[in-house]
Amino acid sequence: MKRPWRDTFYVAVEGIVYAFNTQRNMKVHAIITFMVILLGIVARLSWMEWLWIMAAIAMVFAMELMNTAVEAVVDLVMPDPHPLAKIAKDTAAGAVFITAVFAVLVGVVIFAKPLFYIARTMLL
Ligand SMILES: Nc1ncnc2c1ncn2[C@@H]1O[C@H](COP(=O)(O)OP(=O)(O)OP(=O)(O)O)[C@@H](O)[C@H]1O
Repeated sequence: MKRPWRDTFYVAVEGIVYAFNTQRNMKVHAIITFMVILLGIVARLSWMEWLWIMAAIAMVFAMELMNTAVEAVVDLVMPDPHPLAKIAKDTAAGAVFITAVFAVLVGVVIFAKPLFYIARTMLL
């Protein structure tokens, strides 16, 4: 029997809440996201710039959730040290790292100019 759409939504939210409660990185991402949104409002970003920011934020959160899923599955099937368990966890962490670097690059490209103008206005 097909699960109601509402249940699919609830379990997805449950997964996100679990990751927030257990993964320190999720809290760090949330704080940075909040600051970036504030900065974006102050800097009056264009629609296109907001799209890049939202894409970067979504990628980081989605990949962190996938990393949490990989960790859970690995811990379930291989609680003891194993080289393949290490590879699975390390590569999943690498995927998160790549999205984080991408997000930082997007931030630098988009905010470099407005931050320069804001700093100049405050100093002059
Ligand atoms: N079963 C295992 N066998 C071999 N190495 C492991 C195993 N479990 C963890 N490791 C190693 O320890 C590292 C940290 O694993 P852990 O499960 O503690 O992730 P974590 O520190 O919770 O990650 P995160 O900070 O992203 O939540 C892994 O990247 C891996 O190198």
